[in-house]
Amino acid sequence: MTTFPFSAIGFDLDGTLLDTHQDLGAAVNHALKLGGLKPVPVDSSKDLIGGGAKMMLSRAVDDQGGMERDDFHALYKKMLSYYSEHNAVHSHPYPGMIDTLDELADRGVKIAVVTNKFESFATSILNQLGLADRFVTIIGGDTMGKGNAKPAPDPIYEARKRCGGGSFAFVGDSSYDVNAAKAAGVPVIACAYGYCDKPPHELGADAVIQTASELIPALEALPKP
Ligand SMILES: O=C(O)COP(=O)(O)O
Ligand SMILES: [Mg+2]
Repeated sequence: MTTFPFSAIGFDLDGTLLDTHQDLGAAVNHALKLGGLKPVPVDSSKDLIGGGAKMMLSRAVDDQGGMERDDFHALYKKMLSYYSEHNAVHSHPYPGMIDTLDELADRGVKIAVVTNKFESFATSILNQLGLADRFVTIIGGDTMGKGNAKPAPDPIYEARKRCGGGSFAFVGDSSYDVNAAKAAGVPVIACAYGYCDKPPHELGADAVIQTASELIPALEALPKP
């Protein structure tokens, strides 16, 4: 019997568990180049991430004046195809994250991924990094059907259900995460080290952490569920 206040924790992927921006940025730049557009500086690709792959590319294309719908769709397909082959080249867990996941496992806490990436990409990356087996489930932006990605609460409800119910908290880096968790009625921790689309303290999370090693104390300090 665990004394930990939560029986399961849901994790966002990009900007929370893993630093994926270099691989995502390379995929966007591959598509932009094919479309005759300028590349995005790798660091700025962090500002495009959060709402899934299509939004990431459309933000980059719109910044350069936009393009016809069919042309955009063709580039989007090419970006996905590139990313499917190059999604774990530079991507890696944030410092302290593996130790944190180990400690949660030692305490008997179940963990799940809830990302706006396609489920297949998330599973592929986590498999390549040898991490997939740690998670009870990996829920992607497409898992719950159209219109049911974060900030909708459905993927969080589903993650909690697949973890066997019980007390659940969520960890993420963007307003998609915080709003989904709030809509699902679960406490949420924001990661200031991620790709926050607002200043971290303005996301509306119950707590903000600066590094992954602060996560467990932050979860323990939340009001009792
Ligand atoms: O791929 C994205 O844009 C977002 O992915 P995330 O939900 O894991 O942050
Ligand atoms: Mg994220």
